Amino acid sequence: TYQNGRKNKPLDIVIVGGGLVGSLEALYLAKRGHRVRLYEYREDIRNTPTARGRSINLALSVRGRKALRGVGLEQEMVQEHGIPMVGRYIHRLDGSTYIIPYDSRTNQCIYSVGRNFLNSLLLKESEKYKNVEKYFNHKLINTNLQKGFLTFQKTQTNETVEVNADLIIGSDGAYSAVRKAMMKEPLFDYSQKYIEHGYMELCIPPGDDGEFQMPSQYLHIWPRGNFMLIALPNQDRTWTVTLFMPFAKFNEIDTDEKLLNFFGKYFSDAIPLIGKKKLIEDFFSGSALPLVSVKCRPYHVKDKALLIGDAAHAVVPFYGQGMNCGFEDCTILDELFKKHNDNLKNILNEFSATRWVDVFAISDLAMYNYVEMRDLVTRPSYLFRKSIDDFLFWLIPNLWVPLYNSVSFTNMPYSQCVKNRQFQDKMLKQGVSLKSGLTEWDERSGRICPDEVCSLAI
Ligand SMILES: Cc1cc2nc3c(=O)[nH]c(=O)nc-3n(C[C@H](O)[C@H](O)[C@H](O)COP(=O)(O)OP(=O)(O)OC[C@H]3O[C@@H](n4cnc5c(N)ncnc54)[C@H](O)[C@@H]3O)c2cc1C
Ligand SMILES: Cc1cnn(-c2ccc(OCc3ccccc3)c(C(=O)O)c2)c1-c1ccc(Cl)c(F)c1
Repeated sequence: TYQNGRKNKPLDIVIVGGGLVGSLEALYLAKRGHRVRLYEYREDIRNTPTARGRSINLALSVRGRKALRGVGLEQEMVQEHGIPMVGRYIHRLDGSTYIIPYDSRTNQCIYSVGRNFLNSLLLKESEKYKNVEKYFNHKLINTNLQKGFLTFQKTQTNETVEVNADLIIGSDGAYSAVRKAMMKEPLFDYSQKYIEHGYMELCIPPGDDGEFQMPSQYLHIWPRGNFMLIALPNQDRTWTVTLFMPFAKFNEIDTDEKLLNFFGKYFSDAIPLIGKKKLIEDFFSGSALPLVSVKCRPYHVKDKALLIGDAAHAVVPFYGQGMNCGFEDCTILDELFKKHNDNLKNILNEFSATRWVDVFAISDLAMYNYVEMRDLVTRPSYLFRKSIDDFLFWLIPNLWVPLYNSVSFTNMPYSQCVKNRQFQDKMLKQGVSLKSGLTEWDERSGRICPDEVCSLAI
């Protein structure tokens, strides 16, 4: 990194949290020549294959792909590992199904990727940089952000080690210890919301032929109002099935019979796919996990500390954007490092001043989806609106991009996606009034509104 022809001294940066976002950020900073020390509470997940306590697979969309492209990993992650999902495969209550493609014209898709595979790939890539050091089994237990001091406890020996750095990056997730320290700072705003739904992961094994038991190129959704089931495919021909349901309902289902009756009533076609025995085993072997939405700002303390990923903005998973949003943090941060030539004061100030509006937008969108989804898919007006969206997207693709497509298939700032949707809603409302006005005009004038005008007026 050069300024006025002089090479900047590399920065000494500590990243707390070697999950998806922290391990990606380590690559971005290493590429810029800085010294990176990555501290991770858990063991090196490359030695422990099972993903515990979080979704086993995730939907990777355009924002996340762009961030992986920035460190040369998109091709390997997407083409060699990701499973493309070209649309939604909706399972009705009666067991019938229908497909809503994301964009049949351009074959847009999101990718199902394994969480541990992706995390391991990012950690493996960091081995290429001699300026990256990784410390696993290190838990952050004390922080002095003003001075840039951190105390870690080695979980295997309980010894503590103190480190200091030019910059501390907190990518330690929704329950961030770095954020906890930041909350002591004046003018730090924070809010969190636990939703009444929890989630539990189940599994659909391969069929007797070793192949997928359902069409693998889709995100499978069983929308049942207050309960939702989704399934994303895995490379080993299994499906990770996630049940979203109020904790109260989870607690009600306390016997095998109640479980089978519940699935028989709401997800009957999923029972033979999962298998009764496996369903009972998996459902009662664990417990539903909570879902929390966290908003805070600013994301930094002077030129000493910065939050990214879920530590900065945990969102409910009803838009499949949490990781994509955290990865987008890394893309934006890298652009700011370039723009401000590693001047931390300017980088951190601009990141906090500009990023919040977009992460608040996707946080609200995901929460809106959570609330709306429960009856959205069963309400005719939702399906009607989706068909209008899809029709106008087909008719005027450069003018009318449905909200989900703009979020998942473009890098448009999330806040702009929301503005577009609000404009579309306004047009449709005016269109409807225009249409009803035209119909009224028809009736009064005894003439029929020309179809091509009326159809555009919807
Ligand atoms: C059910 C579910 C489904 C989801 N589906 C999707 C999806 O389809 N698409 C999508 O984009 N996102 C999805 N997400 C969101 C996604 O999982 C998160 O946004 C993403 O994992 C955030 O990454 P992160 O690195 O910021 O945090 P995390 O993945 O939580 O990583 C934080 C890391 O910090 C470590 N850590 C924590 N505390 C300390 C400490 N004190 N000291 C040291 N290390 C510490 C942890 O061990 C962990 O490794 C989903 C989430 C859930 C719960
Ligand atoms: C993991 C992941 C990745 N993307 N999505 C997602 C989100 C919203 C969507 O649209 C709004 C809508 C879809 C279904 C019903 C009503 C509205 C669509 C879509 O349209 O395909 C896809 C999810 C997801 C996550 C949780 C649940 Cl519960 C879920 F259903 C899907």
